[in-house]
Amino acid sequence: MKPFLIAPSILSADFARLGEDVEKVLAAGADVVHFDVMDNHYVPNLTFGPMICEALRKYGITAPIDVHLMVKPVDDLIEKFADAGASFISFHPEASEHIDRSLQLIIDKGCKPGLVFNPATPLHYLDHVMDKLHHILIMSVNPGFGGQKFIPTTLDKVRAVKQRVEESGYDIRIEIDGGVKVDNIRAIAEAGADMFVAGSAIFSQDDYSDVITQMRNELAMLSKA
Ligand SMILES: O=C(CO)[C@H](O)[C@H](O)COP(=O)(O)O
Repeated sequence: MKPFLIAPSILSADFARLGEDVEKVLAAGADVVHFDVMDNHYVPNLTFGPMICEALRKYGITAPIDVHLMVKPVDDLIEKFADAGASFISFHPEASEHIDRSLQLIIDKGCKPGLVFNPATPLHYLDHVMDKLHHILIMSVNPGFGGQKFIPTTLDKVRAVKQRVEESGYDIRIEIDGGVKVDNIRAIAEAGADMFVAGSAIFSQDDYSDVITQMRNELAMLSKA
């Protein structure tokens, strides 16, 4: 089993004090900083671009930055986020004209590539690209907004992805995003996820370390089972 990674989504952070807030959540035990990039075209919301990623790197954030592109098209922003200091970059297959080329672009730019699946996006997009993937991100809400409810049928999708990954023999992380909380993280891990994006569950609390510790305790129970 891979080490579990907790990736707070800065969508729910304090934008007026972003550097400090990211520092605080990392000091509280987070592993990865998750960036929800929305273009008001592929999804009905608008967030932030590569300048914010670059600003966080200049501020001194050294943790992996996990960029989730909810944009269409994807290639231009892949290049810009890679240049801005991204570590992992994922995109939605239906938003790319040439999926293999976009994945290769991420690799060529020195980042780790992932594909993202909305709740109703079929998994067949994985068929011919498993050899290129570092992670597969399963959306457990429809993309666009934080604070939504976890869609329970997503657990079956995570199980199906886990099976595909095992059958492929490749070392690919399974990431989950949307409605992840202390009370469902263990079930999500049981289904096969090993990287957990959580926005509102963490940033809505005064004590980030308390929530992250509770999440880790839930995950530790799974490792012992
Ligand atoms: O990417 C998203 C929406 O597009 C996610 O839902 C968001 O990153 C996580 O938010 P929350 O933990 O509050 O559900």
